[in-house]
Amino acid sequence: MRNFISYDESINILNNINISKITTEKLFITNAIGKVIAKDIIANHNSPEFPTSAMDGYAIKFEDIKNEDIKLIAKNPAGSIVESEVITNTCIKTFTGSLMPKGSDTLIPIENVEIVNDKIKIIKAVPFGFAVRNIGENYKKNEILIKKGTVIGFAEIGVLASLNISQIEVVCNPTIAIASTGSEILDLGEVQTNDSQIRSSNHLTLEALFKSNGANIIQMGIVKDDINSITNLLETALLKADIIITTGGVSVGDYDFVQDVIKDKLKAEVLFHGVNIKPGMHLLAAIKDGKIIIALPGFAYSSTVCAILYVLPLIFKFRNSNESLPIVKAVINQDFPKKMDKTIFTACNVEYKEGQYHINFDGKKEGTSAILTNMLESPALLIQKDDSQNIKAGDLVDILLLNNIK
Ligand SMILES: Nc1nc2c(c(=O)[nH]1)N[C@H]1C(S)=C(S)[C@@H](COP(=O)(O)OP(=O)(O)OC[C@H]3O[C@@H](n4cnc5c(N)ncnc54)[C@H](O)[C@@H]3O)O[C@H]1N2
Ligand code: MOO
Repeated sequence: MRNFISYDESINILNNINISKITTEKLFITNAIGKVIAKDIIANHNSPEFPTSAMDGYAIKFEDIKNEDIKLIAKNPAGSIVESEVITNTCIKTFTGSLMPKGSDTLIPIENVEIVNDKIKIIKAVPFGFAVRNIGENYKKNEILIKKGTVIGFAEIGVLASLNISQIEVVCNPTIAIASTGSEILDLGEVQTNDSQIRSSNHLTLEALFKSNGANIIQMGIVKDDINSITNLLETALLKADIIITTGGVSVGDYDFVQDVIKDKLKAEVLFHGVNIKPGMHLLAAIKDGKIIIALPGFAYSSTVCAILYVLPLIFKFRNSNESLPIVKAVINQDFPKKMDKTIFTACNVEYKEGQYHINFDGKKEGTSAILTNMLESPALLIQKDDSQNIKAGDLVDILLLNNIK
């Protein structure tokens, strides 16, 4: 008899796996987009390093703000250093990005003055320090600007460029081998020869999911329900990948051989087989030669939900990143009774309005765990923990945002 453990227990077991092999590589910054930075980035200077003008205008001493005619003594274009100094009753024409001239503390925008001969008349006053970017306004020397574990995106690239950093050390992404098992499933383009055959979606759904969440993929395609073929496939995958994901063949049928191969042929250490969740109760996790094998159920919705719940956190772990599943609170629009003593993940629609997520089940189909179309459009998963109560319309519930996952 299979020992079904709780969802929390299963997640704890995976969280506690020790990943010894975290390797890094150096990449040019724009080649590092989507990768995880391996070391903190610390500012080696103040930005700006000197008080800098934030507008086009006239640098003055604030004490002159009420003076009727302030003499214009020089021009100060961006990219050059003006030698002259602002003294009482004088100003220097200064442009956006120019350093503030010596002696000045305030910038009067061009729009706020009238020019009479070589003098300016302030027609609209500004407060002290107006339009001056102070030293360190953007960042200060020794400030940690990008923490290790951050996924590199456009803002990080900009900050790295401003620090004159062209290469960074990033964590090497894990490699995942994917295979779908089943004698009834066909790959894309494969000719159907009898009515019981269906098209395999799992191997490609999972490739998309893992690839867009930062894994390298070895697509092993489809394998029939045959012990030798599954054994060969898993042995090959173990040589090449950090994580091996299969779908199908883990429940109680006569042809569910994946579990037998993992346990009896590979003699892998089984971490758990069977979790009190819906969908995905037959999920199997094992370790062999330091590689993690997760055997997911065959149903398309089950395998996709379980891949999100179990494999994405593993990818985050291998990437040593600060990523996590996007679980947020939402208001539910209907009563939702608890149907079983399991942790249940139900597809719903989510929208964000008036500062709050709201979920409903409009158009969602009820039936088996085969219904992947429930994950189209603006989907989320309602999470009902095994020890939770019946939900009432208007309650605040936990949901997992699927569109944030890519
Ligand atoms: N007597 C019992 N029968 C079943 C139980 C049970 O506890 N007792 N559990 C059910 C549950 S829950 C699930 S989930 C499935 C899991 O079974 P397997 O993991 O062994 O998966 P298969 O039997 O191979 O396939 C299930 C279903 O999914 C379709 N499938 C398979 N591969 C793909 C693919 N690559 N792409 C799309 N669809 C796929 C397959 O045709 C089957 O319809 O077992 C229940 N049965
Ligand atoms: O494991 Mo099944 O996915 O509960 O339908």
